Amino acid sequence: MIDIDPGASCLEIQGLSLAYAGTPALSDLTLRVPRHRVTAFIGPSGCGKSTLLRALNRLHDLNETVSRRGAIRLEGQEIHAPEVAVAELRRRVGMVFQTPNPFPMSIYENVAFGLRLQGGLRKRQRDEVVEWALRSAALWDEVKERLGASAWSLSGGQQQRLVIARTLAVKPEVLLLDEPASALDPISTLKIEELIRSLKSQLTLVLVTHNMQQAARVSDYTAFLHGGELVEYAPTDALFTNPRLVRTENYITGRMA
Ligand SMILES: Nc1ncnc2c1ncn2[C@@H]1O[C@H](COP(=O)(O)OP(=O)(O)OP(=O)(O)O)[C@@H](O)[C@H]1O
Repeated sequence: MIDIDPGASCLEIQGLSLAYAGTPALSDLTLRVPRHRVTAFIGPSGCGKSTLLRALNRLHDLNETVSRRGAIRLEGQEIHAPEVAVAELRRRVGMVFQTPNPFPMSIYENVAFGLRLQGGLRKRQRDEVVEWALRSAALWDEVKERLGASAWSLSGGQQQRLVIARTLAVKPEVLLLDEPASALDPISTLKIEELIRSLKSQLTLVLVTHNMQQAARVSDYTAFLHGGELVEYAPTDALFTNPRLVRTENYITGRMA
């Protein structure tokens, strides 16, 4: 198991256990997520990947059946501390889901949405951030002539990049991606993968994926989960070419569903 230098880690998960209505989904997980890198969570269906990802921006808060133990620290601060406002946490830790979910409004307004909520920007400044976010999401050239068109007029892959632009516009430090390309065609998937790689100069990315090739292509570190446990966590090259544990090897070679 690798030990990421605490000074280089953005998120630190320590002894995290989580249960739904008393049924354990995560058991005593400890890992550090390095800053400005892509970390992938892989593992068979039901192993707890999404549960872990969602815990990182407190998406379980509204589920009263969820019980949790352990710590999650963002840049050293416990995210459940009373002084942490959940809306601000979610601005700092953005999330993109499997199915693109643009709001029923124009392309421009989707990206400006969070900025308007925050307030304080003049139109020209807002226009600049919208352009910057769309460029960062590799979508600007495709939409710059039709910013007023409905977001729903975009293809599925474009919609997913729009959702990423919307998330980037409020300048998060971490971007959580839950199977962001699984509903997309191969070309759109490739674009999302290129985008993920390009974004790590700006922020820290955490990716849940079923697709091991995708994890191998885009991530720097990979965590293999099984049955709610963290089995192995290593630099991606090492995990895929030289797994230390038989359970990891069985999974990556397809001998474990
Ligand atoms: N809202 C929920 N209520 C009750 N149990 C849940 C809930 N969400 C997930 N679980 C259970 O927790 C366990 C982990 O699920 P989770 O969705 O985190 O796994 P996963 O690895 O992301 O799976 P998949 O790859 O199929 O999405 C599973 O047994 C699942 O049935």
